[in-house]
Amino acid sequence: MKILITGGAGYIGSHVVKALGQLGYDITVFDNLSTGHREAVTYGDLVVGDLSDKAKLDELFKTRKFEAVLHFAGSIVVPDSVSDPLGYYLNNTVNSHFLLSLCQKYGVNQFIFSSTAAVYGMPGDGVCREDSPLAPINPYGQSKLMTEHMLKDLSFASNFRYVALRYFNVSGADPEGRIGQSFPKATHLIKVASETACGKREKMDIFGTDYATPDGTCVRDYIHVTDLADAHVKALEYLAKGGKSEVLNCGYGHGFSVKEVIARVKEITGVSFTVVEGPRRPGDPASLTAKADRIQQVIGWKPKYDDLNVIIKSAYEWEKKRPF
Ligand SMILES: NC(=O)c1ccc[n+]([C@@H]2O[C@H](COP(=O)([O-])OP(=O)(O)OC[C@H]3O[C@@H](n4cnc5c(N)ncnc54)[C@H](O)[C@@H]3O)[C@@H](O)[C@H]2O)c1
Ligand SMILES: O=c1ccn([C@@H]2O[C@H](COP(=O)(O)OP(=O)(O)O[C@H]3O[C@H](CO)[C@@H](O)[C@H](O)[C@H]3O)[C@@H](O)[C@H]2O)c(=O)[nH]1
Repeated sequence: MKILITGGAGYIGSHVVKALGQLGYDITVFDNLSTGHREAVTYGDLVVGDLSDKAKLDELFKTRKFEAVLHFAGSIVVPDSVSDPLGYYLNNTVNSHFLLSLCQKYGVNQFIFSSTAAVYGMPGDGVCREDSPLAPINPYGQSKLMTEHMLKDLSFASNFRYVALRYFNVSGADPEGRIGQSFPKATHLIKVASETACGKREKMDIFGTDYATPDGTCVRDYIHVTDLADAHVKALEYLAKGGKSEVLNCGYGHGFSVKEVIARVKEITGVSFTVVEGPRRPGDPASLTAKADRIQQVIGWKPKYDDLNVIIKSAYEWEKKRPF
């Protein structure tokens, strides 16, 4: 099967490229390398280009005759979206619109989209079901939700089918150690804590200790990137078999607070680094955990790494030897 993977040189995309490459898919990665890395693309062809380059992308669709698209490319940092909302709408919404118009033009009817738990905003009890109200509290979540709307409307108007996967907090690294998270100026909690444990940072901050959560710090549902990659394999197989359009949460269904995660990183690494309790970060909801059973029922996904220790160990091992 010939597939296009946008953002395949990035953290999550590269893990999916590896999983699909091992299964023999014919992969083209399209990535501008703004946060991705050439070395992270372990299978297929890498075409370096920007999603806004309409001529280049059109030519790629014309010549390569894709049967499915997996769309990871985008801007991902919640606080940056608060300071640069238009940049986020441009990269996440406008560029997705153009990609979808090419799918329509060239009859590519199977699409997998990287959506996010941020579309839920601030759910009352912190638990997000796929049919919970959608009320993002930051431009990042809003920009992704707008793409979900386009997908739904396009599927109503044609034979286009999609799976939108709403990822919770993706973390960890390939257990074989070939790839991992290499985001420049990382903001993700487990990544930042791993960097601090490795001595790459002098200290780290806790953003907010006055949330309405058991210990006052934010709670998130951390999912291992290799499990998430497998969810994409299953979603692609599901669409190939004729499955109807779906929106599915990707999480384990239980959360950890910022303080719990940091304590676990210290315990696992044996490094007692400095942690500074500071003010809240803009755009952060108090608590986000997935209602996580639907994805297992619909596409038959079974998580293998639902263990915070395993997630942290793999992130730390990657950080220690990180080649790129
Ligand atoms: N990391 C998470 O916890 C998380 C959670 C929910 C959703 N997501 C979504 O998953 C997707 C992948 O995230 P990630 O963590 O791998 O981030 P990442 O930054 O590592 O990957 C994004 C990739 O897209 C590329 N890219 C960005 N804009 C582009 C453009 N205009 N044209 C071509 N390439 C472009 C980057 O170079 C990078 O390789 C994103 O859409 C993100 O919103 C991530
Ligand atoms: O140095 C740090 C980094 C993070 N945090 C806190 O840790 C929690 C998790 O933050 P982070 O790892 O940055 O993830 P989120 O902001 O929850 O966002 C991630 O998870 C979302 C889904 O839940 C995705 O949509 C986003 O793309 C992805 O960046 C938040 O409360 C942060 O305030 C700290 O206290 N200190």
